[in-house]
Amino acid sequence: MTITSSSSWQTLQDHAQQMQHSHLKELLLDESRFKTLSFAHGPLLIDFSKQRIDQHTLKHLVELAKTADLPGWITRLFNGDPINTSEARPALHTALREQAQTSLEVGGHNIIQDVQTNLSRMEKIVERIHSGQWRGYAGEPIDTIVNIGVGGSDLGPYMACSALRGARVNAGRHLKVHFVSSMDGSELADILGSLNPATTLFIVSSKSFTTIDTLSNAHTARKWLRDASGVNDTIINRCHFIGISANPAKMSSWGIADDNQLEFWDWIGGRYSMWSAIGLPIALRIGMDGFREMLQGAHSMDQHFLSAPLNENLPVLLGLIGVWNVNFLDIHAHAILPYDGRLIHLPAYLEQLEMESNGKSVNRVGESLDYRTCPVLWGEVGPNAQHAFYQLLHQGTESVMCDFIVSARRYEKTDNESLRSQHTLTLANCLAQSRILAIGSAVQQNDQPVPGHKQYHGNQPSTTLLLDELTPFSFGSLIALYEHKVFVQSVIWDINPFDQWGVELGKTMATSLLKPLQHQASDSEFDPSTHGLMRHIHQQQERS
Ligand SMILES: O=P(O)(O)OC[C@H]1O[C@](O)(CO)[C@@H](O)[C@@H]1O
Repeated sequence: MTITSSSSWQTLQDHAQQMQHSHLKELLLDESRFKTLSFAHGPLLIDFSKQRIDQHTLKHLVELAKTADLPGWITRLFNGDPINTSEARPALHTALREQAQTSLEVGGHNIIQDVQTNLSRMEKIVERIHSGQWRGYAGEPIDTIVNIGVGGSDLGPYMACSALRGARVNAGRHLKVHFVSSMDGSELADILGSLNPATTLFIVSSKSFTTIDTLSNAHTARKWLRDASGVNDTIINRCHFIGISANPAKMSSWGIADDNQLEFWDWIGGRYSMWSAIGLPIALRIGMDGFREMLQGAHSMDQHFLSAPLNENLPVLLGLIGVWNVNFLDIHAHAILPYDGRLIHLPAYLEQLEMESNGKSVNRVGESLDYRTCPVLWGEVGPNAQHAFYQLLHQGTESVMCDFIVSARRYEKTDNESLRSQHTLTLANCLAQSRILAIGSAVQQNDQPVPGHKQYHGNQPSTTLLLDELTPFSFGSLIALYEHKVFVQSVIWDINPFDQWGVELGKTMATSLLKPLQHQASDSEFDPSTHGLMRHIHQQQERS
């Protein structure tokens, strides 16, 4: 039986028929709405009262979750069952933030021990770099880190380093941390000229250690170091390259010294890996204590997800309300709107987390689905987006669900009143925008009809995620919340969120185009568009 033929799906469809006619401006007349539709855990409060739901919606959604056996799937996730069926392995990012004294057997082996051993190795590396003991080829301490990675080996640490840049806890010497991801070498080309080769350490992060984007950047970096230093590869590899991967053999054959290798495991998905050694740049930026606080925040959300009743469970509710919007209210666009410049990279991170996990149209056994899955997700720092795409949110033709993310407290510890008032201004904008999106504007003013171009139709649903304060702990909780939300949705949609076969064909196709682009093979087998574009490229290159 598919989920759409279940009675709980049918009930929700009937219920949606009624809810389609109610406008948020009417729903929000109910004074008790915030009380009944907002939920908290630790430093995070989530307000669902601006969603187009009522108590019945939640009740029916929880029934749907039970129909899909969500509690059973949550248990299987945490137990390490091989729920990533297309790759026959578990998805155990939760083990990365588990308490040290617990144990979890996978294949007869306690993986919590491995996780702790690796954390200790990571800590030693962090200490050596922070204390200035890690020295470059000329004997000078390292002062600059360049993380080379892409996708899950880039987006998480990149986002976290920005989000937590003010949260240094026993973080030793201040290090400059750069991120390089783009295959075309753009970032490297920008920074190499300003880097000191003697004091720069490259971290090559790649779960597979076969990703061409990362390897080509790493190759360019090593060549630059070789040319600039004049020293041999053994010294360069030992003093200037750390590798992080689930494929130690590939790290070794690339030249990463054994002592400079940090490992993680195939049971950690790339986009779920910032809690592993992939998070090394985070620890270097904010200190190992801060990194551990981030893990604790995520662990706290894990425990909540594991034990809270479904109807009070934050990731469950966030996921189910997303399903409600997509499948019952027909909303297929989702904007992520942090009202905090430190969270500038959160939208890009969530784009991968959500769309690479749930952007699928077959179920766990490969059959086509007859319902919609992951919406198109994008975002931007909210106040900046107000001056860009909010026009569409307020007056366009698309229904869009929005997540507003903001902290109640900021700049408390500074005596800079001006910055504090900027925070108040930001909060005012955040609350104003979600209010207008929900309620819209009056159609009459002073007994006169408001012209169409000045009207706001409202009824755009949003969720506000309010952190007490942005700290490593609350940030860890927030990201784990989204991870579990994605899992909840995958369970309802009956898809495997832990593989990403849809990215593979592009890699092989690009490889097959390399030779024709270099005039080393014929391009006749390609379609007329590819053929025509290639010809034009050749003509332009011949002119230069
Ligand atoms: O860490 P790796 O193996 O270099 O992969 C980078 C990214 O590439 C992908 O495999 C997609 O191509 C992502 O899932 C992953 O996060």
